[in-house]
Amino acid sequence: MRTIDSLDVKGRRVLVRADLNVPLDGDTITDDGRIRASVPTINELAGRGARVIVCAHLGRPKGKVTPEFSLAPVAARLGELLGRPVRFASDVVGDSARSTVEGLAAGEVALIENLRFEPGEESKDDEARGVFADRLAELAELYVGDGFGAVHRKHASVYDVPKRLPHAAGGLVVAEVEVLKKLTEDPARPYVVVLGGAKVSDKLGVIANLLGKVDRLVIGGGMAYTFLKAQGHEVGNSLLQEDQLDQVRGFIAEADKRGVELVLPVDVLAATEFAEDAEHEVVEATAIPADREGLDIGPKSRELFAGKLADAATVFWNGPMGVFEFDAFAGGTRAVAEALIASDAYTVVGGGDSAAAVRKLGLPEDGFSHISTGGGASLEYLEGKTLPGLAALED
Ligand SMILES: Nc1ncnc2c1ncn2[C@@H]1O[C@H](COP(=O)(O)OP(=O)(O)OP(=O)(O)O)[C@@H](O)[C@H]1O
Ligand SMILES: O=C(O)[C@H](O)COP(=O)(O)O
Repeated sequence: MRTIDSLDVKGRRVLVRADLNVPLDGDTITDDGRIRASVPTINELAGRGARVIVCAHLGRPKGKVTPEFSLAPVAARLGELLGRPVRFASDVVGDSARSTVEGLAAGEVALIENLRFEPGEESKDDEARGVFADRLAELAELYVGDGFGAVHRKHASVYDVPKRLPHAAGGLVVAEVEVLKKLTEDPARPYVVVLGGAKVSDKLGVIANLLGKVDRLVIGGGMAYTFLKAQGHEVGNSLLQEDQLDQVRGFIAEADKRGVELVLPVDVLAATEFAEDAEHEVVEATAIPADREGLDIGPKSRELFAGKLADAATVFWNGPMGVFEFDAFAGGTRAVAEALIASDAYTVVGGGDSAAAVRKLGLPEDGFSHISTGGGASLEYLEGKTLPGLAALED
């Protein structure tokens, strides 16, 4: 991949695709890790006299203008972190974006509104995506791909725009790929992957390929309940991907065949509702009452998971073990993070919320070998897949 060193950016309009998909509480950013990670590339380009146009997505507004997913709060925080003003365009490729870009002087930075307010961004139809990509590309003369967390998405801003403009990979993408490449080439064994979080449907998909690469797969968080159900247990109101139960039964059989150890929670914190102060109790993972939902792994599971990490030589962890945003359900995530910090293994944490959890729990970031900004992106990279956003940058 060409790096930004190879681009002559002085005085030119450079579109930077960043991943600024940060957790929000109302319009308060609860963790700005991904914004911080985007700062070096933007600052370098601005410092070299580029007219920098940053674009990114926030949440999943599905092609509709949704005020709660506006990037306006992110623009303010980005400006503070860059130490330079950020002009915010209130649309993506409309009048506001065009006039904001026209008004940019060399060394100035703009952020356009959430890419996913436009249906073309995520469209599965190549032509529809292409039409939107044309309009986005018209804003700029050069393209820099630096949103590592989104490189697994075949979206207009990630995949189609670099086909239309001279392009290069930003420093964040280069650094992330360098670390993850090591894990795909020759990971020290035992190699353990810990999966949790809430994007169950997306992340179940990566398991088939990971089974051929890892020695042990530890599953917690919202991911665990589809496995428990596939084993024939009731999971109450817990997060469940009903339409993937057969697929999961296949994974369980495949893991067994390949000798991959599959570790599931043995107990969970079962709550009456999805709330900070929900009444809850520890129950066996095989006996979740019908009117309860599992919001964290229980104490026996924490001990079990920590034990399964103790002898690992390489660990990749994506996805919190529970709803860590609520203090009462953060214990499982803390236990796994602490086990990683205590281990001598090469440890990589991936994902916006997983990294945010580490920081929220006050754990030392340097306790891990690497904290990646990519969750799904890192997992798909580790599967050995060609990621659309990286392939487009390599062309
Ligand atoms: N048992 C559970 N039930 C419901 N939600 C859960 C449960 N366990 C974890 N979560 C939620 O999962 C979310 C994070 O999941 P997600 O898959 O987005 O991880 P991530 O690390 O951010 O990865 P990515 O970067 O791909 O988004 C958190 O907001 C957390 O509250
Ligand atoms: O949070 C992430 O993993 C990235 O920002 C991609 O978001 P997405 O899963 O909604 O495409």
